[in-house]
Amino acid sequence: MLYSAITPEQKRIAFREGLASGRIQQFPGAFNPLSARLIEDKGFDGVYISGAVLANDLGLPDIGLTTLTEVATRAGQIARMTDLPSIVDADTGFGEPMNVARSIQELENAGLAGCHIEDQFNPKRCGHLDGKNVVDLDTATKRIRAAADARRDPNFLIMARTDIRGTDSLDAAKDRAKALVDAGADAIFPEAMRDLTEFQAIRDAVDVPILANMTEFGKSELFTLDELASAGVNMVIYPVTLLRSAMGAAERTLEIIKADGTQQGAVGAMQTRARLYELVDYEAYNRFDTSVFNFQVPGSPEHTTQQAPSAVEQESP
Ligand SMILES: C[C@](O)(C(=O)O)[C@H](CC(=O)O)C(=O)O
Ligand SMILES: [Mg+2]
Repeated sequence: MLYSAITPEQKRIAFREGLASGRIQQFPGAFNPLSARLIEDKGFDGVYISGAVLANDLGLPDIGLTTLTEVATRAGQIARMTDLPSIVDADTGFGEPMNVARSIQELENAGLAGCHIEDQFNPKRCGHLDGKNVVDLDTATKRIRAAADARRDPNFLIMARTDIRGTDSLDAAKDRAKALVDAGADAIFPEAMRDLTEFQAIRDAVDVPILANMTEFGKSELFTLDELASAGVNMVIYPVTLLRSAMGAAERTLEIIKADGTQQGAVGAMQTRARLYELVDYEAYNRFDTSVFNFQVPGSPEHTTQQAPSAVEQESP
């Protein structure tokens, strides 16, 4: 009820343990706090909070327009609704190395288990689009050093993302990954790998966990969990998948209403009221209310007991 019963510190430990477990970790992207509950309910290992989803949800393109405050606030709202560890896309860290340091502390305060910081120039691009540019090695490593030095919880995971494969060779990506680890990165996110052998090459180049980004309509094929695990990948994100699914469903429903003059034809595909209430733990709030209403102050004769209405009674529109 209300929020997660697990502290951010515990979630960070759980995340570290998951990565060390030898079992590939699956982190679907939540597009809001409620969908984080769904991800937990379906048995995933953690929640990814995508910069693209955050921006697109505000109607903005994913080109570095969102601010640290917006990202930390939304990520915190999502992270606190789940017992799972949540990691957030911190883009280029929201500025110079000093700003990156502040970003890390804000994301720690917001209850995240970790974040990734990329080596793109500002304004950044989606990692799977052309026209990206990366900063030089010195700038990239300074961002990561600043991030690693700034955290107060040593278990807050700093992941370095490199977009260099979009502009340079696989060897360049391996060299950069190694340098980012030397600068303090706890994990590597090699963006826009072309195939499984490229993931394997990064795996062999570094001795920290690596992440695979299975975003649709991008440069990487949509590999299965087993394929990624066999290439040595430790964690996989499906960053925009739920937003795309929800928006696809919303479009279809709108078309049905427009065509039929009623949403009746779409109801079968909808999440039911009962399932929605289950996800927001409606019954637990009811029980809580009932116990408050029934509380007796010893020796107060005028105290009356009252029952809170049950969720089921409130089912009818
Ligand atoms: C992972 C990513 O950084 C994101 O913001 O979710 C994006 C996803 C996307 O645009 O499909 C990315 O750059 O890959
Ligand atoms: Mg992003």
